[in-house]
Amino acid sequence: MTNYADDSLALHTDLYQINMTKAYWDDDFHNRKAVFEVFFRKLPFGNGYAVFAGLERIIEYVKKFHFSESDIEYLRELGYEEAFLEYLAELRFTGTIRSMQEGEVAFGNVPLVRVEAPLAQAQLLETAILNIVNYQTLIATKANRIKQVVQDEVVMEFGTRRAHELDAAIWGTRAAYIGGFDATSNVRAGKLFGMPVSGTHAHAMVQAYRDEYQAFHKYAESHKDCVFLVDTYDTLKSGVPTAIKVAKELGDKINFKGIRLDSGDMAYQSKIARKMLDDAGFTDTKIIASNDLDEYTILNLKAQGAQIDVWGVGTKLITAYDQPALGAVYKLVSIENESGEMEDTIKISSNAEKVSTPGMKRVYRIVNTVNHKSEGEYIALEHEHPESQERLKMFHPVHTYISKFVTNFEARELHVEVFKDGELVYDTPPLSEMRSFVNENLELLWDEYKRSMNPEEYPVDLSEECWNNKMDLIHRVKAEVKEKQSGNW
Ligand SMILES: Nc1ncnc2c1ncn2[C@@H]1O[C@H](COP(=O)(O)OP(=O)(O)OP(=O)(O)O)[C@@H](O)[C@H]1O
Ligand SMILES: O=P(O)(O)OC[C@H]1O[C@H](OP(=O)(O)OP(=O)(O)O)[C@H](O)[C@@H]1O
Ligand SMILES: O=C(O)c1cccnc1
Repeated sequence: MTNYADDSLALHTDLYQINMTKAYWDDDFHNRKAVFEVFFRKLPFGNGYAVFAGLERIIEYVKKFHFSESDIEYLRELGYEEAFLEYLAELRFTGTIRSMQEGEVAFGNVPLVRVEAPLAQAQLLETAILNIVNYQTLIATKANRIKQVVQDEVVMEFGTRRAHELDAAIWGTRAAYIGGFDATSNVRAGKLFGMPVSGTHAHAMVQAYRDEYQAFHKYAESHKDCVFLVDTYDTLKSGVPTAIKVAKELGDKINFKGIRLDSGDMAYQSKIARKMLDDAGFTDTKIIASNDLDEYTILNLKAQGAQIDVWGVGTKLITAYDQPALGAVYKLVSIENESGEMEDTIKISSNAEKVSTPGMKRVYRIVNTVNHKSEGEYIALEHEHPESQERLKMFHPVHTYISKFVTNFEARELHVEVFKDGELVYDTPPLSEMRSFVNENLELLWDEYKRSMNPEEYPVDLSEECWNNKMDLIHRVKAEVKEKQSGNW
């Protein structure tokens, strides 16, 4: 690998974005105002909601967005012409970005982020924004599923060694913390994000001393707070009795916090180990479990009455093991025409759910002011004011006969302004606030939407004007295609 002192993330994009930008630039089309929206269609893991994460990294990326000298040099090697390279070298983000805040609950077909910028800029940002949102939202959602099962017990993130490389470990563990995890084993994440760090010790230490007694003793001599990993040789015959022996010998010199189980039948072992610890007088000690855990094994272990107080989860969280991609997309919804007016755009598909929703939109959560529960999300065109309506019609955008009228409601806008004409206007809140924000948002949802298995589908509705706009555009595009087919074009 070649190291560049001025490496930037501007080239962290697909070649086709640069090629499209070149074509726009050649045609003097690159500065037309364009609006793109980021959304996913289907919720991951069969969950009833997702937890949005990734904004902090998007902000860093957009703030620093520029092609460095070595980026330009590389593009020169690829054969792009000088005048275009000069244009790229000067390029900075000058647009406006509205986004959900991290920790917001999100649903299919709801815009998560909206980018409004000169076409070339908005196009060049696509790949990195999707890269960030797709991963971080997926991990925050998986983490929240696990936390829903763990509830008030502690769950630690142990996945760095199994993550898809260094960046995924760092940003994944941050996303897990937003989703509800309590601590990380990744020390750099602790330093960078102020997250609590925590950990025990590995089998290597027992193997290195060859014997558990020696290893636990040495560990305890240098760490007052200690948790002993008890499964290297034989959990119940050797590991737990040795941990108890060392703890008794060292007495007040240490804080014997507990033991960690990492293999075998953890329901059975935890029950016996709990009794052994209690009988020895260590009733405050905790039993920590790790080994390929996820929400399903944790739920199952709890159902078996496992005496586990703290859960360590790595691989299955950080790799989003059961669903490796969220599938979020970035779609053009509106573009400036030759006369300087905005014209809405659509992507048609034979699958009704895949037809994009045109127009610059705003996203609201309609909260019933009587029971304080959400009636659903309401997507309206930019100029609409649902909050000023007495009676709001909400209907399913695909099965339009499913509709309801809401009267006592508050329309909470879900996006905040992050960049305004290129200036950052948003202060990223502390991670602790993002974690509480998830819970505040979940409070608004009926339990039927929150269960981890076969949840009810949460309503994501379009305003009548937004829906009519979509239908008009579908008819217009279809008529144009037909006209072209019949040779009148
Ligand atoms: N009582 C239990 N009920 C359901 N699942 C359990 C129970 N105890 C452990 N598990 C899970 O079963 C799986 C056991 O995996 P596996 O058989 O590979 O582990 P092991 O052989 O005990 O340990 P090692 O990691 O050393 O191979 C793990 O995912 C673990 O979390
Ligand atoms: O199973 P996960 O959910 O990914 O949790 C992390 C795993 O990483 C460690 O094992 P590893 O075999 O890497 O090392 P060890 O010898 O320290 O157990 C730890 O003991 C856990 O089993
Ligand atoms: O601290 C631990 O126990 C730990 C850390 C990383 C991976 N597995 C376990």
